[in-house]
Amino acid sequence: MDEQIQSMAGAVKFLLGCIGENPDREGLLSTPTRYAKALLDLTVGYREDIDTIVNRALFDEAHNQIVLVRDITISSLCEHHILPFTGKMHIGYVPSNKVIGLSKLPRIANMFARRLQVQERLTFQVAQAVMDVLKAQGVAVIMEAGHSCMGMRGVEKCGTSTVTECFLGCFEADRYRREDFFHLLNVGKT
Ligand SMILES: Nc1nc2c(ncn2[C@@H]2O[C@H](COP(=O)(O)OP(=O)(O)OP(=O)(O)O)[C@@H](O)[C@H]2O)c(=O)[nH]1
Ligand SMILES: [Zn+2]
Repeated sequence: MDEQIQSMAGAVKFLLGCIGENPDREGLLSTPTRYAKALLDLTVGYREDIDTIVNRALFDEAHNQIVLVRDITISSLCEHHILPFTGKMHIGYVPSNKVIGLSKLPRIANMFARRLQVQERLTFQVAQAVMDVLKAQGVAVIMEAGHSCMGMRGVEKCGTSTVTECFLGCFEADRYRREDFFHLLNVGKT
């Protein structure tokens, strides 16, 4: 077995003992290894890079209005409790002579989501990365998520959602652009 997974599994086995479980009972025998692999999957974003993800899928286009990919499902882990927060992200941008392959926007979002995060930073990092890659006129990102650390434990408020936004470039400077963005978010939804 991979040395890294083996040492991570050892730590998980220890934690199982801490909660009063018997890590040697049949049902839990493979759990430490499984959890180690799952945690590596959930944090794969540390080992990815934006150039590989974008794969040069940038195309010359004169389009100079908003492009919006809505309802991108996001799962991440909060860095405070290492518990999931899940929801949706909407990524819009105004091109500057280049558009990006549509699938690359959710891929960029995943790269940052697959790290230990706070929702505010995730929202900002995605917006900034899209801006950097595209040199766009502006980027707008909105995220809505439920945090299981607020639902399953602690304050125990299931069903709350947290909304974060990040506006860069023309979206930050121009409220009409922001209004267009909010309008597009609702197109076809009512
Ligand atoms: N701003 C922000 N806070 C978050 C996020 N995810 C979790 N938190 C908060 O991080 C805080 C950590 O607070 P602490 O008081 O150190 O930890 P705690 O005792 O477990 O807090 P409770 O969750 O209130 O029980 C909590 O208020 C969480 O709700 C996030 O994405 N953004
Ligand atoms: Zn948390």
